[in-house]
Amino acid sequence: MSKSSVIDVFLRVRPTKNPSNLFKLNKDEGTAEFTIPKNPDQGYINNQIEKHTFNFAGVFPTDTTQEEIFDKIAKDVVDSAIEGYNGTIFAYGQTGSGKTYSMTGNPEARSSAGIIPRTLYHIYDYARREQELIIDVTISYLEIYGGSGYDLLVADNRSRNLHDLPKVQAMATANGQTILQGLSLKKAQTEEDALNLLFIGEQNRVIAETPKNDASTRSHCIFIVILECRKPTSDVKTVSKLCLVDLSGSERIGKTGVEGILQREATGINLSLHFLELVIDCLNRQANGENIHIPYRDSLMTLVLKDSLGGNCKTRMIATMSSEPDDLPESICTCRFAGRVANIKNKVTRNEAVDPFIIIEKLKRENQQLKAELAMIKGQSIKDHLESYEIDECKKKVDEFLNADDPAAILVVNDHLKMNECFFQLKHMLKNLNKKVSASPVVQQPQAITNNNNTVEVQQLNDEVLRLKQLIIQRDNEIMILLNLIQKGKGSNANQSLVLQGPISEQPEIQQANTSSILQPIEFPKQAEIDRQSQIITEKPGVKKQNFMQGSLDSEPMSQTTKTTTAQIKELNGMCIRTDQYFQ
Ligand SMILES: Nc1ncnc2c1ncn2[C@@H]1O[C@H](COP(=O)(O)OP(=O)(O)OP(=O)(O)O)[C@@H](O)[C@H]1O
Repeated sequence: MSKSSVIDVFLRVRPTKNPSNLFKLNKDEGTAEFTIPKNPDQGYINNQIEKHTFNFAGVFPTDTTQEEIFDKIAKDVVDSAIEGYNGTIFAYGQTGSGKTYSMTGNPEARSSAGIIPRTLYHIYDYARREQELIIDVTISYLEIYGGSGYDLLVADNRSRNLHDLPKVQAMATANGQTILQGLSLKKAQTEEDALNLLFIGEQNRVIAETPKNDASTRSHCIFIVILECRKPTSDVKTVSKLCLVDLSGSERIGKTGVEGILQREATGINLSLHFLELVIDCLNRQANGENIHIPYRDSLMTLVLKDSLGGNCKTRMIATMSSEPDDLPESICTCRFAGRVANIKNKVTRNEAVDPFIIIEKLKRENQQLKAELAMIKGQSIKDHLESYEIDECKKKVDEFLNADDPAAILVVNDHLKMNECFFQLKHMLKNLNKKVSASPVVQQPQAITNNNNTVEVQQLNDEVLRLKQLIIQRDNEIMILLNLIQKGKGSNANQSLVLQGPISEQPEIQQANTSSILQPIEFPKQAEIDRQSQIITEKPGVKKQNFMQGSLDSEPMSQTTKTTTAQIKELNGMCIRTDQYFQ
């Protein structure tokens, strides 16, 4: 059964040297307040708003520890993932506001480790405590840069820049699933394995230096943890997907001061963010009763986050901000975006499935037992030879039988190979005693062994043999059906891929990607138009200046349309080159 869940949004303020006194946090009420003085240049009667208050599920001041952030924001999402619910935590905010610090931090020093390493500690800690639960962990790490996907889990230190990394392509299968072809899925048996994968991914993250920040400011990174959990005795497993997302900086190009190719790339990145905002905008309108198409397929990032936004997922957002006076305009934008995200409703369902592999194993074991049982009844052996210790056992039994004082003593063995061996031993002994052997050591039929001429019992025995034979055929058929079903979900010869959606989307399975004749690449509306627009931006830096504070803060300058990409790009253009005049 699915239940409705809103996206909880939290605000974290990073420490700064010179915090503005125009900004205030109220931890008890979960609010952030910006006080904005009127601009006397625009006259005393104007429509500027002086106080802007934003509500959050929780606000975290500058002295908040990484542990508190994990405990309050992430822990229960991770616990839910162990129970089978998808989860997403994403960080959004201006460059340098603390997104990477919150999501990754420093995994080598426990106290400053962020949400991703703490999630891994928590999962393995849970597995150590709950011996009654088998947890299989699979990890992927995807980087989205300029609208394209890259696999961060290649342990090849020859990768010198982003384009050395394997590309990840979104593909549509014939039955409507979307898969990420080329994205590694790595099993992590231990906490150390998982942290190593994180380490490899971190090393591979793009280091494209910008004047504003020398880290991977301009890419989006999604750390994906797939959890498969089951009790040792159960056929049923839960499968959930945890997406831990570090978005690129949300600020405008004018402020980052990048030029040329970096500016072109930054446009592409903001385009991804723009599509994310569009999706959020549309989801808001849907929540208000509008029947509207949600443009998830317009970018790789929104496609990957489809479940997280409006889908089957428990989602949390951390809005990060700085209270430096210069950063307040961006911080207000961040809070406003957070407000829109908080309106989105997801439907959360437990992803429970019967594991065909476990059932096949169980059926095979059961068949082995049935075959052994049948062989016993028919006086057959499921083996074709005896081990040397079994021959020794037979010799011992024959000795004990011959030397027994009790005249009623019998020779008891439970399969025909052993029976043959005993006869062979007896014959050997008789020969040694130079006595004539009159009877040949033939295989005894059950009736002979049991020495039972009772026809009713023979009939019962035959019925039992028939029943066991039928059971074995039935189990074999079941195994074949399951194997066929599994086979249908597989292609013949391709890489592993992550299934994102489609009929079994909510249970992310590790699948073999299919051949190109069945898979169709998903094209996003982008590159040519990004190029054209970035050209406009580069050539005419002042083409569409806009003071983002004009009009009411509460009136959204966001796009209200999803009709054409060109229209979206025009809006993006406006978004990228807004001026930063407010607090001057
Ligand atoms: N809450 C915090 N406490 C201590 N240091 C912080 C905090 N938040 C951020 N920092 C520091 O500020 C710097 C910038 O932070 P970070 O790299 O996390 O920003 P970002 O938002 O991820 O930027 P980008 O968009 O470039 O990825 C880092 O040196 C980080 O250690």
